[in-house]
Amino acid sequence: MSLYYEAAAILANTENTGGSLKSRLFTKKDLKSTPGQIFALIAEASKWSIVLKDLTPILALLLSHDLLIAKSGVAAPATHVLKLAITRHKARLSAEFTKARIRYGHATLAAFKEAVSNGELEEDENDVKKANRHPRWVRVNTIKTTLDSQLKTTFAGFEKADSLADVLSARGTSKIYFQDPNIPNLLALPSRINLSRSSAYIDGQIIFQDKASCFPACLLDLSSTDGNVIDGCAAPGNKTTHLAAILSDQVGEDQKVFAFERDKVRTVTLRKMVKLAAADSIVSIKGDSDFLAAKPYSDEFAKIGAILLDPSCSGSGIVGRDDGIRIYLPISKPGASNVQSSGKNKKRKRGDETVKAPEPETLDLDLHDSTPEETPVVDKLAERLTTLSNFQLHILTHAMRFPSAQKITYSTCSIHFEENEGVVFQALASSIAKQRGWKILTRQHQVEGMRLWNRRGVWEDDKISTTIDEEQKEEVVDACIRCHKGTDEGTMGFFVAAFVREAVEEPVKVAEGAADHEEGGGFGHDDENNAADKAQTKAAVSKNSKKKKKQKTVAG
Ligand SMILES: C[S@@+](CC[C@H](N)C(=O)[O-])C[C@H]1O[C@@H](n2cnc3c(N)ncnc32)[C@H](O)[C@@H]1O
Repeated sequence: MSLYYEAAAILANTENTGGSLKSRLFTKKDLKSTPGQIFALIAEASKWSIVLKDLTPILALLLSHDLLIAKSGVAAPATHVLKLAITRHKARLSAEFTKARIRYGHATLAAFKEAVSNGELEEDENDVKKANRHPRWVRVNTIKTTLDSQLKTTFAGFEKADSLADVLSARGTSKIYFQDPNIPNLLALPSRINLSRSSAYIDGQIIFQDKASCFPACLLDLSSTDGNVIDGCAAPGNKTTHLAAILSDQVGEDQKVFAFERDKVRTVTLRKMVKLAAADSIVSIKGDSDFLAAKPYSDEFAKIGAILLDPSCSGSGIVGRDDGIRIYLPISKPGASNVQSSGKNKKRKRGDETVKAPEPETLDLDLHDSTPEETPVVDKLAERLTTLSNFQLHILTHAMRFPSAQKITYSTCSIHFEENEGVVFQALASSIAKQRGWKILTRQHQVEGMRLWNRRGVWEDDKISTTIDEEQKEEVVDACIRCHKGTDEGTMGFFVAAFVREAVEEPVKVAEGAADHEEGGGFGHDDENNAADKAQTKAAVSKNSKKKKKQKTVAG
């Protein structure tokens, strides 16, 4: 019977434990019930909470769900105090439940159940518009399947829409899809389509990934001659598995992705995601490892031709998800007649105080740790942006030091210039960029899907101190790609830019101290790292010159 207490405690989360509902549940040590049982109860009861909140307080919400709706009733011995307490009210609760069903306009319990499972009770006209601003984006994982095969199986019975607008304006549960024109193997579906129980999702054949989040791997435009790839900030692994899928489609040399993740807990998620996507033969996980500590000249990275960097950011572009769990909380105002305020007639009538209808209070829980973004910044924004952009610039210039790298994408899910174009301009002005010949990948050279995307970068005066050539400014801003949230493009807020350079046969020695000091702001712990790397640069240069001398001797 601990089930209901434990579920209620997880929901209340009085210790304010961070992380998703699943991670809180599955990492909790002292549970008597299985995490699976608790999760099933919360997930199922949450669907009915919009109805049940009007009848009962929260613990009873869970109990009354099982009493009224679950096939096997309340999971407790007949004599248990909670079971007795709830069963005592069965007749009244059942009568109120029937009234609620009629008020919602459903003639039978079966129809009521179907409406709840389709999420129809939560949709008034405004909700439909709001929710559908952000479609459910589904990337077909081509390591395991093909788009054609998914259209014939998982999406059999779905109608092909002519435009994204059709998907955005459809009812949340309509069976339609739109095939994205910018990103291969990406589909947009109405926001409330529930695929989380589909075998394709459970088996990793389809992956939920926002369209914008697919831009970096796509912009990298990998070919079979690009060698190995680094994902410097990988967890939970959406972009890592996307890179792996792109490589798996290439014919030619075996190419690998090295996926760095410095956070231990997020590394666990990364491993799971890579395994589920069947990307483990392509991805080598550098878990619990700081990319900034990776040695550019180590033999392991000798064939790194491309680097994807999606570092921690302010997360200001994130949009609220529709796939979490939403619990409608019981209304606890003394004397409020909750039962009367439920249903579709939520509008308050002027002057009629008896029909008080406060907006439903809800508890929104993230279901997965697969959110690729950080916690949005709420206060001290300017300070936080300075710290973040220092870190972002540092990690980007570190990537520029890999001797055989010729492509880098840099992305954030931030809307702030400081973390986006600001970092790009400073990186281009850095000595490492100049010494290694890194340039922005101009729009005209971008892969078609990205070139055709019309939201480009922005410029904000007085935000960075680097002197910028006016002509270069325009070109760089146009090379930067942005996505805005809340538009009819259905994306979250996002930013990506790519850097390229011509092939270099021999690594060029980095001037002593130059790159390290100008980008380093506040990252003292990396001095050691930089010094070691400089030593490696020297060694590599001298090894190469010895090799050259030897070649000359042989030739001579
Ligand atoms: C924005 S998230 C990456 C999301 C991921 N690219 C995806 O699409 O699923 C940033 C991740 O980088 C990790 N990270 C930040 N700095 C890092 C570093 N120096 N080395 C390795 N990982 C880092 C963070 O722990 C976080 O998991």
